[in-house]
Amino acid sequence: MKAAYLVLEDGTVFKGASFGANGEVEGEVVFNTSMTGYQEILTDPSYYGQMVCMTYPLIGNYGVNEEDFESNRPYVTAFIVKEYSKTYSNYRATTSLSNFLKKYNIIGIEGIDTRKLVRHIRERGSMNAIISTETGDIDYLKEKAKNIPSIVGKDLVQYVSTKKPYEWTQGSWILGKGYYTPESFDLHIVAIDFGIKRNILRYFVDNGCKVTVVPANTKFEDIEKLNPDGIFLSNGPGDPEPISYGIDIAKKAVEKYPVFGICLGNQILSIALGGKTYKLKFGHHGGNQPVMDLDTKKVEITAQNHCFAVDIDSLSDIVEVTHINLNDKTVEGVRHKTKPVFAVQYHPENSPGPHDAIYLFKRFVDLIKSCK
Ligand SMILES: NC(=O)CC[C@H](N)C(=O)O
Repeated sequence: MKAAYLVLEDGTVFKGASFGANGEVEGEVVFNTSMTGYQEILTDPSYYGQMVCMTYPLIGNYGVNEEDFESNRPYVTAFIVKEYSKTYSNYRATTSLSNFLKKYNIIGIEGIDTRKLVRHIRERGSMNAIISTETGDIDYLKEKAKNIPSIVGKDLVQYVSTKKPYEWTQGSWILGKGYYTPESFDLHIVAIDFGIKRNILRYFVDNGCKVTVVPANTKFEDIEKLNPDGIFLSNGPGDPEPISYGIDIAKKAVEKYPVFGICLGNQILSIALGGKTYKLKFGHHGGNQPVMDLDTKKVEITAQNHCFAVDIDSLSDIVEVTHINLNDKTVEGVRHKTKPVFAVQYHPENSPGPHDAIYLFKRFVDLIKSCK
């Protein structure tokens, strides 16, 4: 295996070995605390432009299968682990993680002291880094790492959103049966694709909705022509504030349709309703984030993946906070006080993570039906 170097923008150096593609890449390092679900994490388009470090120490032991894709390919810039499992075993696995990363030209490095890396980021905040399997010239890598531009203010949605509209009718995968497909659909959702995860689409289908997924820069008139019963604002990568075309859709959508948003969709909706967002120190990425529903005071353990958050003080009188993160008191959900419009910062579709919050898909369906 080839030697690989990870150099942070502050000059910290980690040495490991390559187990994926070789090359040199730049990106922001974030860490994910999920113990399983690396395939879903790798293929989540919200990670576009980021290098993901897994805190769980052994990765790759169940290989990669054909069913757990959250999109058509991996989107992370690079994958960082403590130990890569050279053998894999699972009845669904069709290939190894190493071959999967090589196929899509994604750099994977192992042998990194991930505890040290994660503590460093927790203390100093997420930072940019360079990974190279091509050179051991540390001074050159340090110089390059210092000059990587920040993701703040960049439109990353344009690189992951679908180019053409498409229909989605596949429900959840069920052991022994495969994917569920209902015989008919009650409702039609138009999903604005900022980088949508497939499990969101599957849960809409499970709840009787046919989904039309449209590019993030679709004109609102063209969305109306599709005659939706409700509009969904998806998750996606990067900073929400530069996504002016998405914010514009959200502003118009709330005037006319029931609206539901997840993660970047929550941020875009909050901005459309007059709020602001900011970048968190190191974000929330994992499957164990405690969130309180402020109506019921019930706590959900949630899957999360975000670096930005809605500024609670920026929210106008027409919006109320519905959910709060119990670790750091950040906004986890909002709703419009008078319209059928709500969103959450966390991922009720899990994938990977706990299923505590899947009821939100039914809540949206019930809300649409109650408006008819
Ligand atoms: N999963 C997401 O939708 C991420 C939202 C946004 N890109 C953030 O980092 O906060």
